Amino acid sequence: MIAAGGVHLDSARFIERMTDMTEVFILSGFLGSGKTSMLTWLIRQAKEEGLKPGVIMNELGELAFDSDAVQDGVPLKEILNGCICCTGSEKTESQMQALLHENVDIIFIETTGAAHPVEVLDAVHSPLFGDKLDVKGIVTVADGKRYLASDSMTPQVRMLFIEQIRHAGFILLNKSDLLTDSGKAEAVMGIQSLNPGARIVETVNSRVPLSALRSMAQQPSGTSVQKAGIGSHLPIGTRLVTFSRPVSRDHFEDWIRTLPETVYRMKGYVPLEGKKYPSLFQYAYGMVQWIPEYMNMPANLVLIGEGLSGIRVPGAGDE
Ligand SMILES: Nc1nc2c(ncn2[C@@H]2O[C@H](COP(=O)(O)OP(=O)(O)OP(=O)(O)O)[C@@H](O)[C@H]2O)c(=O)[nH]1
Repeated sequence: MIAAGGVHLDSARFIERMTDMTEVFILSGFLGSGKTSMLTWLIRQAKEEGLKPGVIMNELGELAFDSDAVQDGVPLKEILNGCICCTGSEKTESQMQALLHENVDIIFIETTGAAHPVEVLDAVHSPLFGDKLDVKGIVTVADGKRYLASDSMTPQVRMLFIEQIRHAGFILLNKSDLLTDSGKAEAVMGIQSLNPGARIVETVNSRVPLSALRSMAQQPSGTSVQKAGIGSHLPIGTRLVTFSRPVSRDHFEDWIRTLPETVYRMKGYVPLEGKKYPSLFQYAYGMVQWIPEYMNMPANLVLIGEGLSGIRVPGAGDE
């Protein structure tokens, strides 16, 4: 059996590992669409189910205005003064690590309405503790009325709005109380055509059952729609790979040149032949960066893109 990390595991160890992992949901959506309402509602449900939730909240300003939405006793980390995707993944990594130390069972990340979902996925996937996180994917809240009026948006804003829908694994058509029946039907059809793989639910005040988000992600392999839950419904997926042996840098770079354009991003620590410790490796849009490490970091690589399951990574034991 091949686990999410690309490692061969027998089924008992696989199940044990999955239950050890902390689930992560990225809450996306436009400004004012209902993300905070969803967060409040999801936290409440998580607590009722006996789960310990943790929250990372990202605000563009100096203060997290929405942090009042998070009840007492819920660990909250804030990334202020910038978008989660621009402030650098180090900050996100340290906040995630702090939450893991607090033994949370489920993490909700509320992104700013201005965040691009791929960049957020990138920031969240850390080669340092990727094996502890079960990143389910992006849940996007779309304001139905706004969707129907999206033709009047500026091209840039409209593009971001569409990207947030396109990359989601689960979509809430929110504020459905403000839509007529024909408006709802038009919005559902339009959203479905932008993202045929995602599940769409109509909501008022973003009241989506947490179980719907979680069970989608736990559906067994079967049809292509079910394959790996939310994550695999995404046009974009992620994969964590662990190296089992050092690789030659030339061989690794040759392999990169063979990759399809649908591999957008890779980052991690690659054990190179002749180097004492795995080197920090970054790849984005065809550009490669290597930085020597002077500490022994975990030899893991995170891939972000489409159709990743068929990709064989040199040195990772899956060639
Ligand atoms: N009529 C109606 N109003 C809603 C619904 N969901 C949320 N709202 C209202 O819309 C406003 C924005 O909701 P929030 O949950 O704060 O949205 P947000 O996406 O977190 O907003 P930002 O933090 O500004 O990005 C609030 O006044 C909500 O009460 C809904 O389903 N119907």
